[in-house]
Amino acid sequence: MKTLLALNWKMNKTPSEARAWAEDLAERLSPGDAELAVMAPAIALPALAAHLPAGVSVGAQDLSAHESGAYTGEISAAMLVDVGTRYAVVGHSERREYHGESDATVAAKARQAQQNGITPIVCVGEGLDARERGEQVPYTLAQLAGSLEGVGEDVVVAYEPVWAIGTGKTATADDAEELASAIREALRERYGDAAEEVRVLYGGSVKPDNIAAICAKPNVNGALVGGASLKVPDVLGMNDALK
Ligand SMILES: O=C(CO)COP(=O)(O)O
Repeated sequence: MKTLLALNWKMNKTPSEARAWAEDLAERLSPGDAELAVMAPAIALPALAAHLPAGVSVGAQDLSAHESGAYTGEISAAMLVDVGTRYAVVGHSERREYHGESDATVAAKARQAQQNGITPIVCVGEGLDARERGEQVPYTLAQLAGSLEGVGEDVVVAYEPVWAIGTGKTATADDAEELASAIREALRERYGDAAEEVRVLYGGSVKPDNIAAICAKPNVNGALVGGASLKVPDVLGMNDALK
């Protein structure tokens, strides 16, 4: 199974900036062992699909839970597929917190993605409260169970402890593995042997200098990266660190 380096730009870069970034990456990337995917604002996806180097996937940061119709402002899975989208992040902690997304909504979005041939990257992870109480495993597994309701095995799970996102506080590689192995066990109960093929990512302050140690853990199959995804040199550094 190929390590996945998923780059979550969040609400950054205009379509023109996305195009320039993709062209810069195309000039400088020497393919490594990891699969790269860029999760960009939806409006930048056509520019990325046209200008990213071959083999780098295009991903969305969200999608509608609905198929089509009277849902003003929403973007459907079919629209994303039409512009070449391969992955979609669902249930990022920022959407759960600022847009009130429940586990049920996240699961509905993941099902919608799968029905249209997009692989959902389902995000889970505890906040500081649960971590300080030592309840990170049960908290995260409960969130995972709700977020995978009716979701098939063509899925990626991203463990992103909220306290490590954008804070510079990275979970240790052992913290990441603790949750990744608990998630793997839950996936085995849900999908049987197919769980071994589901990629489990870690996210939260991942950078060129810590990615290799985290991704070397047996149940960690890649990273979901925010801040360090915005600059091409950092992405090249992470790609090289995974060779
Ligand atoms: O939320 C994240 C990726 O989805 C992590 O963000 P940072 O890498 O900026 O901590």
